[in-house]
Amino acid sequence: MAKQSSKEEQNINVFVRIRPNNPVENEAKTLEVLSKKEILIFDCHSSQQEIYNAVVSPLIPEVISGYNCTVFAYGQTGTGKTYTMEGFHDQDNQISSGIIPRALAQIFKVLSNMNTESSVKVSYLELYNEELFDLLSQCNTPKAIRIFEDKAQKGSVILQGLEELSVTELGQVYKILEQGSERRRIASTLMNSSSSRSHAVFTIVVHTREITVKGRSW
Ligand SMILES: Nc1ncnc2c1ncn2[C@@H]1O[C@H](COP(=O)(O)OP(=O)(O)OP(=O)(O)O)[C@@H](O)[C@H]1O
Repeated sequence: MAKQSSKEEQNINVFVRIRPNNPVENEAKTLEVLSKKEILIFDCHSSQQEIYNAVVSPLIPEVISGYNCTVFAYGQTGTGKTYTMEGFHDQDNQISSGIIPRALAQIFKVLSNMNTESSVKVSYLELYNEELFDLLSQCNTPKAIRIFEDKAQKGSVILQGLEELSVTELGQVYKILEQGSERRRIASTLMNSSSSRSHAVFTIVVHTREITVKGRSW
């Protein structure tokens, strides 16, 4: 993984994660890093924890303070987006958690140490062929949802009918991710698509209400 700049005041940071070669790629050199002078490399030996600490952990206090943060994984099929964002179950079903469950774990921890009332809600949608599908809908097939520009908030959109689930502990998060992946699999079979043509958006919304001597304020 490479970071173009380590300056914390940058609003946009770009990282590259290099996954281990698979058996086919072992035949060929897929990537050569010529210099470590200007970029910090997170290579195929970098752990999920290292990546989380460098990329996402610093954003959590910002989220709790009310700022919007986005972590965007981009790359061709098979490059490790799902591994990095969600995690990986090995043959013994041991989980190597990715960014999403780690972020929620940190959010739960920070909130539990604050003198606030709080709620954490998540939604999970898929964008495929310019159509949006709710991956957390209880319907048997993924539910298409509508998107509108939010006239009240410039640059924002309203997603009509998108399911938002409250989460309070990590077990729920793993179940939600599993359900979402299962629905993506069903949808890609129904639409005869390949996963590389779809995009998934996992959203975490944190509300806090401060308890002061004067009362509560959101
Ligand atoms: N850092 C890593 N260490 C070990 N294995 C990895 C790593 N990153 C990815 N892999 C493995 O590489 C394969 C492809 O990864 P993954 O499914 O995350 O790719 P993807 O970018 O999400 O693909 P797609 O766009 O097709 O959904 C998987 O078998 C995954 O377990």
